[in-house]
Amino acid sequence: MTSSTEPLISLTDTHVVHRARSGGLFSRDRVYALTGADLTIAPGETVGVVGESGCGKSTLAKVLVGVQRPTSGTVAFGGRDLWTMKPAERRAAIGTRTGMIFQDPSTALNRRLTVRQTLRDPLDVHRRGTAAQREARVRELMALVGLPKVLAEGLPGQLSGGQRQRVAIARALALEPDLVVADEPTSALDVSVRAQILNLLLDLKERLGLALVFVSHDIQTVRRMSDRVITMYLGRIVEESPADAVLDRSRHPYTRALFSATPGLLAPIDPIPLVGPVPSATRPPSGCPFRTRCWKADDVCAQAMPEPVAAEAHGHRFRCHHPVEGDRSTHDLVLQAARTTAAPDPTAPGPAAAATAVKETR
Ligand SMILES: Nc1ncnc2c1ncn2[C@@H]1O[C@H](COP(=O)(O)OP(=O)(O)OP(=O)(O)O)[C@@H](O)[C@H]1O
Repeated sequence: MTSSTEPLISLTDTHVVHRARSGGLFSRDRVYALTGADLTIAPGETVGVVGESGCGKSTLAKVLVGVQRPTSGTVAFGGRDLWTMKPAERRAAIGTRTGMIFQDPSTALNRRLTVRQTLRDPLDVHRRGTAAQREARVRELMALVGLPKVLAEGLPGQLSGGQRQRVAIARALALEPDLVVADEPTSALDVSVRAQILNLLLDLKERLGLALVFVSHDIQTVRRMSDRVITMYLGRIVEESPADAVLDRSRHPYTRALFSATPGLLAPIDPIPLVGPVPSATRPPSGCPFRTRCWKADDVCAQAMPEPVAAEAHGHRFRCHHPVEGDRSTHDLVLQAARTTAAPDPTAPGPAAAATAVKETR
């Protein structure tokens, strides 16, 4: 799936396959963490990534910043494949063009380094300017993320969670990257500081013209923060939607179900329950990976992964043999309940649960 704007970064048929952790040293089991990802990100764009736990969001994030080498496929920066570059060139490209913000700043920061040392480190490694210029850049970075100067000699343990995440953000920005990937950047923080950190990220993105990839379980926040939303399921990108279309014009049943369950919507839509757990990434279903939980699935879905289809809105693409038509969540809900009653999924809680879900939405 691609966007028409000149891309900053593009993935082409990118796969990440791990040896399964559970199978022991000699296990042949493989985990399909990312499968056939085609994605482009334009300069300055904010892309949100949603999906249930284990669907490959962090793997995609790590591939984008060069932390995870793909098993196959390409990761191109400005048209050049990162993984065919010479190692020194690749390290320079990764170090200077991308930045990553992790979920928990307590573990992401070295607890023995002061704020000043943490921010100087990437400048020293990539030999940016003179010593005086590096010190000036440290002060500039602290101001940029709203950290008072007096904290320069503070250690991570002496800072609040919000301050630690500001340090992590400043470090990610130290070398003026084009792309910042934030993987659940607020989920380890107190609720009271989450909005501040999100607003800071949005403000920095605007001021610095960054492209931002934002991974979160909080799909309402993803929708509000992003220009485009990517839905992942079992290692696959199953839909890319403009953020303003994702709530009521998404076409993939999985996206529709995920967003229909969002609390706090101004105009609530009927929730479509996701029945049963996500299947194992070691043995993904044949064809469309969502078919074992999808109320629309038939034999065709078991045979082949759907090719990407472009929807009406620019940049809206999905992979589904039987996409949701228009705003028909109630209709889909009833269909799902009927289907679950007719042929219970062995992994599902059973027809009673689906019937209850129908009742609750009335
Ligand atoms: N190093 C690894 N070795 C083996 N399996 C892995 C490894 N890293 C990730 N996986 C598996 O790959 C799949 C995708 O993991 P990933 O962390 O990308 O999912 P996620 O959507 O980010 O999940 P969460 O929301 O829980 O962070 C999961 O099944 C996970 O267990």
